[in-house]
Amino acid sequence: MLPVVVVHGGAGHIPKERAQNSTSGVSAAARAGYIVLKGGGSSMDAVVEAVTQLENNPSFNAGCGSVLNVKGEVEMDAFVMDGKTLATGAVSAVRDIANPTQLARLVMDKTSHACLTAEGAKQFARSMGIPEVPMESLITEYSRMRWRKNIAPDANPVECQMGKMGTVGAVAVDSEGVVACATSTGGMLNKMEGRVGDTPCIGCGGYADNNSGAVSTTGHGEAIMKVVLARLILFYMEQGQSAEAASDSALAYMKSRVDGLGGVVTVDPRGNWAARFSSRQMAWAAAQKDTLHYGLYTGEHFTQSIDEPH
Ligand SMILES: NC(=O)C[C@H](N)C(=O)O
Repeated sequence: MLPVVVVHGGAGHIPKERAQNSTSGVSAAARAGYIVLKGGGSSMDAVVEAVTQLENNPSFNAGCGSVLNVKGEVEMDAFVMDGKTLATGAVSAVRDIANPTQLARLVMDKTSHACLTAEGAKQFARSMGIPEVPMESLITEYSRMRWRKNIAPDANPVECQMGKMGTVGAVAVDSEGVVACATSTGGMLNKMEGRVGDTPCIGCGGYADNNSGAVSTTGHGEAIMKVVLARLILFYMEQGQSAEAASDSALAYMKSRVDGLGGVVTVDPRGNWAARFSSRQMAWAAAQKDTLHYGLYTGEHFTQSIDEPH
């Protein structure tokens, strides 16, 4: 059963013309994470590698391709957690770097804090020698178009949000049975400047604990924060539910309690895993026992050999 890595490319409604890119993006990221694990890397190495690939892929709402805030600017959040020690690192409202997840990992490894934000995070990135990138290099034609459409007076913000909730994330268990998670996002389309979502908040955008498992979440951040979605799933698992049942129970609770939609990837320390969502779609992929699993719509589950080109 070990090692295993499961990734998601965000819950929401993925337009037909973008579906293929989303599926191939998550598949490539799962494969990349799996190669790290097979090479003896830790689950933390694997989730950071998988999420870095997704941040660099303009099809997703993270890193390059992030949605824009109301001022037309990029502000990104990211989070990592190690299930062995409960070590955690996060950044929020960061702007001029390509890979916020790597910065979150440095917060975990090199500081005594759990989260750095905005200007302080930028200073820290500088001190770690992380190159600054121009904000324009993170903005795609597509995200600019959606920003423009959504500030129009006749915009339907809810529909527009659901059109692209492509936060990215990964969970993994390495050969030692250590679990980890990573999550990265540009947040919600046309959010207020300074809005911090669920992603960098411990227990909301993710959680990892060797005693129960690891989760990375996506969806409506304010709803996710109200139910502390990732920790709620692990609580259900502690009570005896499987990764799949616990994920479904927590998503159903979020829907009924605060009318929130979302999606999750979940693992337990033995390597049982789930990719579940209450939104219309969520691109996901998993790699285990040299097999790649992937899907996009509810109930979809394709498999192929890990070596076969997607
Ligand atoms: N696309 C997403 O998953 C959005 C993210 N959860 C946020 O609210 O910032």
